[in-house]
Amino acid sequence: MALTQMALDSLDFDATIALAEKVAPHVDILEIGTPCIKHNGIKLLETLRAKFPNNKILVDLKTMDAGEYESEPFYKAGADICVVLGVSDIGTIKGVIKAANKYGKKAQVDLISVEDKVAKTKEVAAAGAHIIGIHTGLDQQAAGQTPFADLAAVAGLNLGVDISVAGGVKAATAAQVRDAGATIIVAGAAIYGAADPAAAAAEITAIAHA
Ligand SMILES: O=C([C@H](O)CO)[C@H](O)[C@H](O)COP(=O)(O)O
Repeated sequence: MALTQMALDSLDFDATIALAEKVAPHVDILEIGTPCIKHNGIKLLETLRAKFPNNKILVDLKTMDAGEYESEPFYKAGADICVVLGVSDIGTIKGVIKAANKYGKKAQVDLISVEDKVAKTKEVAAAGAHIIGIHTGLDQQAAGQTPFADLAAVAGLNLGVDISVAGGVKAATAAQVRDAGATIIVAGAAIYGAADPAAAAAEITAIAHA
């Protein structure tokens, strides 16, 4: 059993809301992707929070510095999860964890471009990170990379933290990701690129929840 998260990666405010309206009933978590939050800002989070009270909302800030200062306004505005980069300073990561705990929310550490993912996972789990993000970014996917080997290595640690997996996951690979230990399955292009995004979201969620 895993939760599903849909990555909203459009830059367009209204198109993002329209897509969220289609998929929200079929996923557990709505993700405001990094390009989307940079382009649209906290107003988009406030709008989604008001419209979708039944979904968790993740804001993919990919914070690199000033962890507490940058993330706190987003938790205050209703984010359930904010993302900090694993390649950032441990003080930055601890700052996001501190802000999350202040609001009873969660901090996710994204391991994108982290060289030693096992060592980083142990370090940030000990610091109180709630979720480890195994993430093959869009540019890394374009170069042919996948998240599966990293997932196996991190899940094998059995640290008891949630593990989110993103990077080209689709219905055909969702069961593999779930069975390998992911507790959150992220899909972006597999949903927003489908002819029927609601149906694509429902298909992945049925696999994740099985
Ligand atoms: O996090 C993402 C990317 O870095 C841009 O913010 C994507 O939302 C994430 O990779 C999920 O999208 P897909 O890989 O298309 O499933």
